[in-house]
Amino acid sequence: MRRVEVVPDAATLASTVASLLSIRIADVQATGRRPSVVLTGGTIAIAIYEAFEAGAVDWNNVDFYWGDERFVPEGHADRNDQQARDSFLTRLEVPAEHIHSMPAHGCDLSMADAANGYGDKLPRDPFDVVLLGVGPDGHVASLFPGFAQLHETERRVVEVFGSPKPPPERITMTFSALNNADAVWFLVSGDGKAAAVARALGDGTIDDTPATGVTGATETLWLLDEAAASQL
Ligand SMILES: O=C1O[C@H](COP(=O)(O)O)[C@@H](O)[C@H](O)[C@H]1O
Repeated sequence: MRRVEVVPDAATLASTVASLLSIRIADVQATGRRPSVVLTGGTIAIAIYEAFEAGAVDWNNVDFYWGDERFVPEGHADRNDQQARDSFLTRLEVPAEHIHSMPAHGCDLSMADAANGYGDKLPRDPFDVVLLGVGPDGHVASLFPGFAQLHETERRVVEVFGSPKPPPERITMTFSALNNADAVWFLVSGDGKAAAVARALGDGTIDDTPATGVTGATETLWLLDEAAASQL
């Protein structure tokens, strides 16, 4: 089921998503299972991660994956995993064995092998929640408008060269991995994304607005601030 929730501004969006995700994680933990969450990069994601609170859930008992990664060296400030480490993983002492980072530049693998290796390690069970930012061009993860990766059907994780948004080299889950999810939450803030949001919720196609290609098995939730929702 697709739902759209609109809150007044980016700060409210960050606190709202942090609290919704904590509730979802706690609900899964209450069933005795360790939740799996796919993280995204980007500005609003960092604000959400900074709003996670220490006692809200058992942070020792969550598996974190990434939907995409910038293929730069480990520890580089551009890496999505480094942004998550800096904003919550270190602060909340998430165990290293539950942090499933994508490979980094310098890992001694070709990008294709690095991508395939990550794909092989992904769980077969659906992710509990996939978090996705959306670019002003409608990209999600590192699936960009018009790129061949949008039509990959065999591989779950692929390499990307020549990304229109720097850095140019990236690794990304494909639709087949991103769609293996119970819930997909799009997190979008700012009027620069309003046209992409309107296309994704309107007559956009996978080729012009890749965000249209991801849905959750039970829930597809668009969490927007008023600026991002301004063209709906
Ligand atoms: O490069 C990326 O950009 C998007 C969105 O980032 P934002 O700063 O415009 O919010 C993000 O979803 C993706 O994971 C990331 O690699």
